[in-house]
Amino acid sequence: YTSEHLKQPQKLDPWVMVSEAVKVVVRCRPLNDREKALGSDTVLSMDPHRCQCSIHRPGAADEPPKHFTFDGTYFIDQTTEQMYNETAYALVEGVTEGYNGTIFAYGQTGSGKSFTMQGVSEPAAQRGVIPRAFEHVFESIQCAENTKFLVRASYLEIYNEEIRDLLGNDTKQKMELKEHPEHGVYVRDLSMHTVHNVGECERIIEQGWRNRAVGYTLMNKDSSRSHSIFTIHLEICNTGEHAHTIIIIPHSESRTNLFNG
Ligand SMILES: Nc1ncnc2c1ncn2[C@@H]1O[C@H](COP(=O)(O)OP(=O)(O)OP(=O)(O)O)[C@@H](O)[C@H]1O
Repeated sequence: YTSEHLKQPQKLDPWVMVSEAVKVVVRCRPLNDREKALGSDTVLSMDPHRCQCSIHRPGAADEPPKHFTFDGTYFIDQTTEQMYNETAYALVEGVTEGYNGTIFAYGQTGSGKSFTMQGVSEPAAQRGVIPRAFEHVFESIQCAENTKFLVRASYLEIYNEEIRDLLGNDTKQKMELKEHPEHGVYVRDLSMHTVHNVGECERIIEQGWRNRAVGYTLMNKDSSRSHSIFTIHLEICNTGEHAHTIIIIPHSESRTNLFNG
C-alpha cells in the first residue's frame, strides 16, 4: 500500500480474518511511475519471518507504525512463483485429491490483483497464479495412476449485481442465482466446457475475458462493481468424488492477452 491508499482507511479494515480453513496473505507492489513522479513515500515494510507488515504514516516519523499479521507477507522483491509455492500449491494439490478450494484476490484498483492472478509471461517467476494452477492440475492428473479425471471450466462475471455467463451462447443474458440444499449456491444453466490440457484452459479463459463488460479500469465507482469467477470443476472417476477450485479473476481491461500480454 502507498500513502494514497492510506487516505482511504476503510480499505484497510477487514484484513484480519484467519481461521484454520482460510489463509490470508498480503502482497505489496512497487511504486508505479505515477507515484514516483508524485514523490510518494513507500509507507509499508514487511517482516516475512513474523508474517507481519507495518504501515507508517507519511511525514510522521515520530509516530510508531501500525502492525498487521497475516499468514504470509510478500514484499516488492518477491515473486508470484514463491507465493504460489508457499500458499496456492497445497490448495490446488488438495483439489486433485477431492477437496474444494478458492483463491480470492482482493484489493483496490491498481494494487496488483491481475499481476498476481494472471501475471506476465516474462520473467517466468512472475507468471500468474491462474496459469500455474492450470499446469499444476494437468501435471497431477497425468501422474495419477488408476484414476480418470474429467476437467470442465466455467467463467462468469458479476457486474452491477447481475450475473452473466462469459462462455455462454448469449453472454448478455442475465443468469439466475440458485441454492441447492446439498451443493449450495450455484448459477442456473451456467455453461460448462470440457478441457483436456493447459492450452485449452488458456484459450477458454481468453475467450471469456473478451466477453467481459468494458470500461472499468479507472479508479471509479464502476470498478468495484465488476467481479469474475473462473471455476475448474474436477470430476475424479474411481472414487466418485467431486471437487472444484474457484479462482477469482480481478477485473482489468488493460490486459488484452492474459498470458502473453
Ligand atoms: N508485484 C508487482 N511487481 C511489479 N509490478 C506490479 C506488481 N503488482 C502490480 N504491478 C503493476 O502495477 C500495475 C497495476 O496492477 P494490476 O493491473 O495487476 O492491478 P489490479 O489490482 O488488477 O487493478 P484493477 O482492479 O484496476 O484491474 C500494473 O502495471 C502491474 O504490472
